[in-house]
Amino acid sequence: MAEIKKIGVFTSGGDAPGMNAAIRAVVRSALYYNLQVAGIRRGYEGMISGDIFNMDRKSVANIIQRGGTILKTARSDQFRTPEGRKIAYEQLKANGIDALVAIGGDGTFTGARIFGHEYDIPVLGLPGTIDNDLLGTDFTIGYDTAINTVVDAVDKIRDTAESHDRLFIVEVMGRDCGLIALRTGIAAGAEAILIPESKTDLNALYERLEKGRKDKSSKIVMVAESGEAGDAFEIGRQIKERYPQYDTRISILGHIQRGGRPSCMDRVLASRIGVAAVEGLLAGRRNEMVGIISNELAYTPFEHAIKHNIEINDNFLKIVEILSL
Ligand SMILES: Nc1ncnc2c1ncn2[C@@H]1O[C@H](COP(=O)(O)OP(=O)(O)O)[C@@H](O)[C@H]1O
Ligand SMILES: O=P(O)(O)OC[C@H]1O[C@](O)(COP(=O)(O)O)[C@@H](O)[C@@H]1O
Ligand SMILES: [Mg+2]
Repeated sequence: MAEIKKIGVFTSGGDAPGMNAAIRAVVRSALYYNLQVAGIRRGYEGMISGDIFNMDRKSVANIIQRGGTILKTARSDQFRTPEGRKIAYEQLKANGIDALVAIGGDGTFTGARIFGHEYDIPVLGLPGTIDNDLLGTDFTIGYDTAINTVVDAVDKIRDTAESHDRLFIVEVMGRDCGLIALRTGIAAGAEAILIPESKTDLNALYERLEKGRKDKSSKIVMVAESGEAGDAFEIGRQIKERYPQYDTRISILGHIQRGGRPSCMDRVLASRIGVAAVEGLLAGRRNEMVGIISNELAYTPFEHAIKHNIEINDNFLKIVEILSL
């Protein structure tokens, strides 16, 4: 195995609060171990176009508290092709990069895995996505900040819902994954939560609404995007049709969930696994995602990390039922 002299770092896919803390951790720990480090802008797009620059300790000063990503991010169709990946590899070689740290989600690691098999370049991944849809880590970078943003927003919605005696359908993000909806629904005291992992039974939702205390002045139904019963507008339409007496409103929280200052938990997670990524590369690891499971560092092969059967704790849904009396 060739000695690593220069690490390339990039962010890819949807941005997530805490990505900057992760970039900082990778850059500073690479320098600590006397390695050179280069930033690659806009993920795989920048790898292909050669948008690559050398970073020093000052390049990452004053960013740990900032949302978004100073390296910018993108979704690259060209990287999905063998031709695009060949150009990417040539650009890395031209810039003297002999190892990579990829900060992103399941898509980014799917690409990294293919790339790592096609070319002799070690790649480690840091889970950066608000969705928390990766195996091999209890939490992804950005999830904690995002769920706190959601809870803050739903608390505000609750104020106006209470004042007007309204029912709100609140839609949160999480492509094919209900983990944002599940936790925030509990934290915000939702009457019901609809997530893609459990069969959406609108009849059960109606029963819950009917059985619920009649003198409740506000009701919140949390809906994860991409559920089988349709989006919040479709569910809202059906509820309005069935319960014309409810004053129903729909709120799609959208991209505010991706922004803002990262929480302390996200900064610490990003810092810990950022250092572990550099140390892992130096120890000869490759094609793995670095995460934390039960407070211990864990390296998980990409193919396992990106598996889409994230287990939902059924007990969480039961808790919502019990507590929504
Ligand atoms: N099958 C694949 N082959 C090669 N590259 C891929 C593949 N799937 C995803 N990628 C790359 O990873 C990028 C980010 O993936 P995406 O799913 O958008 O975000 P995330 O990494 O946050 O899940 C894609 O734009 C693409 O460039
Ligand atoms: O930014 P876009 O293109 O609107 O994408 C929205 C999607 O990105 C996310 O915010 C984050 O997903 P990824 O981290 O996988 O990119 C999803 O929750 C959402 O479905
Ligand atoms: Mg993803």
